[in-house]
Amino acid sequence: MSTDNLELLDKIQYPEDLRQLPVEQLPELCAELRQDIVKELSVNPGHLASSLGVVELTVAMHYTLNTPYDRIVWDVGHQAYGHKILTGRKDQFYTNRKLGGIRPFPSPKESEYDTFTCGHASNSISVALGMAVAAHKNNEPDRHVVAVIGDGAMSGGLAFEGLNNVSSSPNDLLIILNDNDMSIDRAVGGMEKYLLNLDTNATYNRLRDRASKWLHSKGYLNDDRRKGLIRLNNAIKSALAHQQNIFEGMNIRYFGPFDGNDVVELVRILNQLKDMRGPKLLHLHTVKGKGYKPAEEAATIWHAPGKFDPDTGERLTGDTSQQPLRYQDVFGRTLVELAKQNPKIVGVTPAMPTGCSLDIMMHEMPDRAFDVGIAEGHAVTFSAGMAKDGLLPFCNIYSAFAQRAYDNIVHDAAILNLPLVLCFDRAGLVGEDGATHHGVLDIAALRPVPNLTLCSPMDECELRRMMYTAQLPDKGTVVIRYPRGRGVRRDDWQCALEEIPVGKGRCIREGDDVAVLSYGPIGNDVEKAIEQLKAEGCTTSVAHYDMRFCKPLDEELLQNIAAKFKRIITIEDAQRTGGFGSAVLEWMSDNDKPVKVVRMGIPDRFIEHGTVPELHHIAGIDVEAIKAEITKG
Ligand SMILES: Cc1ncc(C[n+]2csc(CCOP(=O)(O)OP(=O)(O)O)c2C)c(N)n1
Ligand SMILES: CC(=O)[C@@H](O)[C@H](O)COP(=O)(O)O
Ligand SMILES: [Mg+2]
Repeated sequence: MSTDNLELLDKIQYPEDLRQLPVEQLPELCAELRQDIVKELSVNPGHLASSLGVVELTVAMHYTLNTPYDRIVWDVGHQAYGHKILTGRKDQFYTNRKLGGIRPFPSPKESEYDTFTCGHASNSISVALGMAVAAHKNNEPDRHVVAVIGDGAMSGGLAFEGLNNVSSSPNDLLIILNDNDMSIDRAVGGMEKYLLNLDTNATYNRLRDRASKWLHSKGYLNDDRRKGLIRLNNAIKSALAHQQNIFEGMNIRYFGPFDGNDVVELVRILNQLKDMRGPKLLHLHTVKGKGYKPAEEAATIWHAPGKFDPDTGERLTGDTSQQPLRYQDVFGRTLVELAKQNPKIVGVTPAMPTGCSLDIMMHEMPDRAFDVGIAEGHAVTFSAGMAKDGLLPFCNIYSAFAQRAYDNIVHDAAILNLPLVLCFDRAGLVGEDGATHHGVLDIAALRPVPNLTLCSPMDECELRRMMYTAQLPDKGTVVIRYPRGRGVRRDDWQCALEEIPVGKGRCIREGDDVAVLSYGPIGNDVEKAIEQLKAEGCTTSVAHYDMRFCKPLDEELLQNIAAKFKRIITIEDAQRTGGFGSAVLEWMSDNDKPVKVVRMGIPDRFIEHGTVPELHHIAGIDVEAIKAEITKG
């Protein structure tokens, strides 16, 4: 891939510059923009394939709309790199996702062109509807509001709630459905099949397109066109009585599907649609990874491929064969092992089979593993239903996305204490995906919920033991949290599957002066800190306990610790407020223990993006911070 000649892109800093170009030059600009994204991401990794797929749409929207006065609301925002480059951030794009650099997803904190918080899927229709209604109420009929939502994000319940509400208040919202048949993995579900069917109904599409062209030629699309539209809609509907369009059925006018990778055609369509009054949906068909062959051919891998050689398409992952497994793979492999022994076990993921490694089970036991789409709440309640009727679901959700499923956990799982295992992957600070993706609220959110058992493994073996324990009889609803990335063991991760007594911690090392109580893999950093202090000649005698369970706490162990130490330090990779340390502090206070508890955890603010070590440092939970805290006493 040639990466030099970006003549048109070089002239553009903001959409005003883009709007100076004649429409015939837009295909060339798209080619340059695509080239720039590929070149930048090859050395500074991020979300590649989705951004490549919407290059034409991005250019066409900024060309036809008056951004930033007009509102573009991106869904997830992982596809918005072209948008960033065209809206004043071209020169900073090399800092994308880096500490102090531009944010991983659009954010109004960063640019006036970024209209809302992005990161979690399926909110765009609700947000944009709110803005469209506000424009109406604020008497700003000229403000165009556009939601851009992918077919994957359209599978989320929030998107359906938004659609359901669209026609309830007067508004001129335009929803652009970017349909590429892909989520991160293949898009799934009834809506996906429905969209595919819409794609293939040629007669209907031809008529819709002709109708819109005819209306435009008559000037109906601009002013008083409602009557004409209704008459024409009805004529089309009766001609195609068998064809019911779900969007039209909800009073959202439907247009498409059109080729979303044809920029000239997109400009024509958007110019026609943008001034049309009332809510409408434009269905575009795009190719995920468009224009970069390796990404077109393997969109899941190229969703976020890491570093790569832009010319050959070789991914530069390095040799990982000597490294410990990722926690997600320990989960995926152990689940299959357990499922072979226990026929009741099933696996559930809301749209992250590759991300959480449930794909291992999907390949080996396809009828026992379910990808339910981007639907975290449903994933939990669906699992609860299966648990109620005799199955034993392992439902794996990224901790940050599980925030979407809070009431489902409380109402549908915990109240009946159903036998269900919630595995929270990506728990803790996740790194470059930043504030929206850090899985740091789960402990504080779930600790007050009765019946739940909350635990976190210090290493891969412990994860296996916790998974084994959770599927034994009468364990109720168990939540196991573990982080993004690799474990700490090499060849010995596959320890025997043994029960851990629920609510029992363990002593990692004895000591006399101060006790550190850790929860989860951060206990390995505690060990490093203690070893380093010893090597540096520190004489403080430090005990270390891996508490394993945040709920129930190991009260016997806490009694012993309180009897021996005047000062203890707790540490967790999660929000400090209300977390594991708070649980220990409450216990000490409730039991009148005269012990000073120092809680190490993430302070009460949102942590942005950077590498995990950088963020642990900023949050004050890295090895250096642990050493400093130990030696303070
Ligand atoms: C609530 C939530 N769940 C899961 C994710 C992870 N996720 C990010 S992008 C994505 C796929 C989105 O598919 P689609 O909307 O079709 O966009 P595409 O990548 O195909 O352009 C998923 C599952 C998320 N960001 N938010
Ligand atoms: C945009 C999004 O939400 C996902 O693509 C997320 O970035 C995946 O994170 P992992 O890389 O940790 O699977
Ligand atoms: Mg998609």
